[in-house]
Amino acid sequence: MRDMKEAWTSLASLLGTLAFCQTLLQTVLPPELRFATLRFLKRALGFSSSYCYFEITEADGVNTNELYYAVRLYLSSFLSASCSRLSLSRAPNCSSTTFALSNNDCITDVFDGISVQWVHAVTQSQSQPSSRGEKRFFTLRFRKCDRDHILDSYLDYIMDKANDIRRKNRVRLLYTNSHGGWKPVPFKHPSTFDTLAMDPERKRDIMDDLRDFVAGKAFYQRTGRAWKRGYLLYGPPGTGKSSMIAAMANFLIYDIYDLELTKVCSNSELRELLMKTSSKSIIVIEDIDCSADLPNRSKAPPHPARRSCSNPGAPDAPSGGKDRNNNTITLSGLLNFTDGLWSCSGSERIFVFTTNHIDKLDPALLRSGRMDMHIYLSYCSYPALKILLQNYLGSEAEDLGQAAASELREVVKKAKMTPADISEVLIKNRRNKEKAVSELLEALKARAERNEKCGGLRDEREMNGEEEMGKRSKRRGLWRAPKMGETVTPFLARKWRMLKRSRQNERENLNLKGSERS
Ligand SMILES: Nc1ncnc2c1ncn2[C@@H]1O[C@H](COP(=O)(O)OP(=O)(O)OP(=O)(O)O)[C@@H](O)[C@H]1O
Ligand SMILES: [Mg+2]
Repeated sequence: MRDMKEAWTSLASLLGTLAFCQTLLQTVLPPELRFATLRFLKRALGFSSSYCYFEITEADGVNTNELYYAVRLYLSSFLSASCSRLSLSRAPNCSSTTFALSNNDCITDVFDGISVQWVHAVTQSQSQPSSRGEKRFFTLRFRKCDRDHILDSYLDYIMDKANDIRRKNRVRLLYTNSHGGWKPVPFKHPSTFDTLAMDPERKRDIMDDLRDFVAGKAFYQRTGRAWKRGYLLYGPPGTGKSSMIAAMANFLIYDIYDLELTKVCSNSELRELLMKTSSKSIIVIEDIDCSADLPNRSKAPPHPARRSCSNPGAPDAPSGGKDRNNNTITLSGLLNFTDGLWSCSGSERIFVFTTNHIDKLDPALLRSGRMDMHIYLSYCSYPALKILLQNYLGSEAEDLGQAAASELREVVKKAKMTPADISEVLIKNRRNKEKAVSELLEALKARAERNEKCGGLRDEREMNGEEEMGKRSKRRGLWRAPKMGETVTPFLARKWRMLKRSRQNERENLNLKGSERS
């Protein structure tokens, strides 16, 4: 207690002495001499100090200082854990709150073993009335011997980190093409690699591949390759191709450009669309086998239904991929889109094509180097089923009882049901685990039995990705209607209803246009 008292007394006398010296300086010395003396004292103290100081102000003249905002964001990433007094803010189009240092608070950071100190200050500014009369700045303090390393690497590191944080915080977008441009909507698909039902080993391979891609800037530069990667996802409907694209985007924190080829009129429009995409994005073409009739590079005249967008009466583009009038899309145009010189106009981009029928794709699309990874998404296996049980019932397969678990393991192999179909059964009964498992077993057994009866024929059809009802016609989105009395899986039935509705809408639109014209 007495020590405390003494400390306070010493502090009070020190402050008193300082105040006396300041008054003396102000009264004895004329203003010019006073400033010169202060400058001299500051410099003398600076020379004797082993530290150097850098000020990073909010505005650099009339321009805002990017480094100031980068530092603020960077510090906010670890501030919340170490400070008790912080200022909070949330920018427009931002999905999270940003912490910032309060006035005159300081924080220590360590970079490559070097300790640096940051202080944030807000002072009244006479010279900059435009910035609300305040001058905000960070002061960075570190040892003079570390000057080169900090100025060369630390500040670049902060800029990179801040960009990453900005990307993570902002609302991501899903773009679709319309009228030659991209229209964005917020992308909020909840699918992740955790929720994706597939073999864990293959899942790990894909995640590793994506990680390598993101970290591969130097590799792609060194080997002279464009920094992009292509994935071809194929397999029957309802096996998780679209879900995997969403999981990839969520994993990498990328935007998605969902390219609807049927809305693109020409190769040049395709190229323009590509140039309008940003880096760190996934460009998706779903159902590549049926999203457009692409004239083959070597032969195959284009489909008669596919005419020029700009001139519906014009003849089709000549075969051989030579798009003389440049008013249709050809396979060459698509290949240039993914592989040509234009495809490198941005960097860090992923192309994903999906198909139900890999056998219908032109070999040019499949050749090695074009699509770097071919990923087959198949019917639900036991490891995949375990993930679905965890997703929908919140329990491990083993928790459902040894008998049920081993029965599920046996029957799921023979049933060849898609994750989409299994999900439907589980969602329906998610409040009652026992019922969910017994219904699932029933459905799997019924399917396995039917498969056995159908034998080889069904196997063959399934290899081509054909389901009872879901046999697609050549054009995207056209499904064969179920025959009377035909069993239809809930997933396919829903898809059929959706397509029927969209076709009806299309017909109504056409009728409307026709009546307007007449
Ligand atoms: N592998 C999977 N893991 C988790 N859920 C899945 C999986 N596959 C399908 N599903 C579920 O089924 C639904 C449909 O799946 P999705 O749209 O990804 O299938 P798809 O393979 O893209 O089908 P299509 O070929 O018809 O486009 C999803 O909303 C998801 O809930
Ligand atoms: Mg899909």
